[in-house]
Amino acid sequence: MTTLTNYRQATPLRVVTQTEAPAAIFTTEGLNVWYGDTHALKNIDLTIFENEVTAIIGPSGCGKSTYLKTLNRMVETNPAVRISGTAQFKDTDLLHATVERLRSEVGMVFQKPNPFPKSIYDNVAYGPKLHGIRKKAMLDEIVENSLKKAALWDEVKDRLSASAFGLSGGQQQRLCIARSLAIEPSVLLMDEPTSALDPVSTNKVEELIGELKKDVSIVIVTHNMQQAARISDRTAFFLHGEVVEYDRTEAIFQNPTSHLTDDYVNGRFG
Ligand SMILES: Nc1ncnc2c1ncn2[C@@H]1O[C@H](COP(=O)(O)OP(=O)(O)OP(=O)(O)O)[C@@H](O)[C@H]1O
Repeated sequence: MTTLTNYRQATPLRVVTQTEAPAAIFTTEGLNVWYGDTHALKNIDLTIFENEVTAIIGPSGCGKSTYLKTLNRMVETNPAVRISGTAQFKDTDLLHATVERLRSEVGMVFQKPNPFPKSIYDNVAYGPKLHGIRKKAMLDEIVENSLKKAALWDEVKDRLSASAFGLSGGQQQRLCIARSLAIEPSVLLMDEPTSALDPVSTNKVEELIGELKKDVSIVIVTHNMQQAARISDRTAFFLHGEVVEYDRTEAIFQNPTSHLTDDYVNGRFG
C-alpha cells in the first residue's frame, strides 16, 4: 500500500523555480500547528504568490482551514493551540507581527455569509471607520467603490440603509467580500466562500475572484474540484496535515506528480 509517508520518501515535491515565480506574499517554513494533542499542520513549507489565486484542497480534517486561520492569526485565539516554525507575510515575521496591522492587510471571508446586524452601508463602512475614517464623503466613496468591486452595487444602491439581513445568501456573501475590500487589503483569505451558495451566486463570486486578483492576492479553501480548476493559478493539495503537492493548477489537475493527488482530484477518495 502506498502511504503518504512512503510516497513522500520516493517522490520529492515539485519545486516552483525562481524564474517562473512572482513575488511571495506568504512563506511558511516548517510550520506546525497543534490543537492540544492533535497535530493539525505538519511541517508546512509553502510560498503563496502575489496577485494569484491559490487554492487549498484536500479531504475534510486535512488542515485547510487551520492553515488559512494561521495566516491571519485567528488560530491562536484558541488557548489550546501551539505553533512552531516560521511564517512570513511579505517581509514581516507574521507570527510576531501586531495582529491589528496584519488584519488591516489581510481580509477574511468565511463559508457562511456573516454580515453584521447593521445596514448594508454600515457593514461596508465598519472597517474604514475602525481605521479612523470619519468624513461622510470619504466613507460614501469607499462604500460605493467596495460594493462595485464586489459586483453588488447595482443590486443595493437604492437600499443602502436597509438591513444586510434582507439580502439573499449570495448577496450577503458579496457584501462580506465588499466589507473585506473596504480596508483595501492586499490579501483575501476565503474559506469555502461559495459552499452555502446556489450555482448563480457561486458563478458571480467566482467571476469576482477572477477580477479581484488584479489588486489582491487570494487564498481560497474549496472542496469543489471544478472550482479550484476554474479559478486558481496554483493549487496545494493537503492530506493529514501535510502538503502532498503544490504546483500550477493545470499540473495538479492534468499531470500530478503524486498518485494521491491524482486519486483525490479524480474523486477516488475524500
Ligand atoms: N478548535 C479545534 N479544536 C481541536 N481540534 C481542532 C479544532 N479545529 C480543528 N481541529 C482539528 O484539526 C484538524 C484540521 O482541521 P481543519 O478544520 O483545519 O481541517 P479542514 O481541512 O479545514 O476540514 P474541513 O474541510 O472539514 O473544514 C482536524 O483533525 C480537526 O479535527
